Amino acid sequence: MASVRSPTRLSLSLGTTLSSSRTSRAPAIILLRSAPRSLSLSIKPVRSNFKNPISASSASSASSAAAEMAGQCQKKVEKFQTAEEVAVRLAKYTADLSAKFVKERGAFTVALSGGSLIYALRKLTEAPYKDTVEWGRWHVFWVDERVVKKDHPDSNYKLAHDVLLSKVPIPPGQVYAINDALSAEGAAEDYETCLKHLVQRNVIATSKATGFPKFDLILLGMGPDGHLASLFPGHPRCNEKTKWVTHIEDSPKPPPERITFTFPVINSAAYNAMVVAGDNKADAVQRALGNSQHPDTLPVQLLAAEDELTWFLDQGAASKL
Ligand SMILES: O=C1O[C@H](COP(=O)(O)O)[C@@H](O)[C@H](O)[C@H]1O
Repeated sequence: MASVRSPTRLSLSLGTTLSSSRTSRAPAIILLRSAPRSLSLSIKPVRSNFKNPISASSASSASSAAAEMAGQCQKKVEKFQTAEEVAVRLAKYTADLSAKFVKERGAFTVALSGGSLIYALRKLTEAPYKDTVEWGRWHVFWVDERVVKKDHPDSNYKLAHDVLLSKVPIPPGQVYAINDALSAEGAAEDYETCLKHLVQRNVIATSKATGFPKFDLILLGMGPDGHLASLFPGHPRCNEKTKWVTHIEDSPKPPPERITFTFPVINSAAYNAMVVAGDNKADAVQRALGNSQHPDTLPVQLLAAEDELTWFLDQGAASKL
């Protein structure tokens, strides 16, 4: 446990990837022990050259482009002792970005995952955020969704509704759930059409770098297998380079039918937050951020962002870094 009470967050600017420098990582871990409330590592800036294939004639495979983006992306790693501390930090991080984008563009477009990420957002429903966040400017999307009815226990919409959305005053017309009357393929097409209309109206921004929609913030979780959204290890949908939203019917994690944003859309977000808790995810975190030499690329290793990618880890998730 922490012997230092100060809540000070320690920032280290490595100027390189975590995996490229054992000597840079070592003091970070020592400092973590002596100033353990949280640790922030900042990893080198970036510019993406991944273009929407619609506008780029020489696009290579999406996964190699995504891997290149991930390698160049500015990443921060914030490490906390407990999942509770992660939740406190995540609420402030999200509220600060909401204020920034509402000021800059009059709206805040945020895409949610399902699973543990939603519980990590619970502090947003408490003071001061419940009353200070401009909820009326929020536009809420799902980075992935299970193709089930909205009141089904597996529904990502239901989870977000129960934990967050029912407790804050976001206008119902700005909460974009999937059409649960459609097949997986139909729901993915319908959701992409919905996004295109909102891009036309400039509710959702467009990435100048890629031509894909640029969400202000995408909030992500990761499975122990290194999947994010509904992009699973070895699945061909990880290579999608044209569609904004795609579907799967063979998810290795139930339920099998899902829709998901594709990597070009996820990696075009201004800010991506990857929120991970628990030592059952430490191996995948190590593969993504550590010095792993494993030959197979996990989906989470392809994650990038246009402006900034931040990993929020509890002690268990960070235990192999
Ligand atoms: O199936 C899913 O799993 C991932 C990870 O969930 P977690 O509970 O292990 O954090 C989630 O991010 C995704 O949205 C969801 O559909």
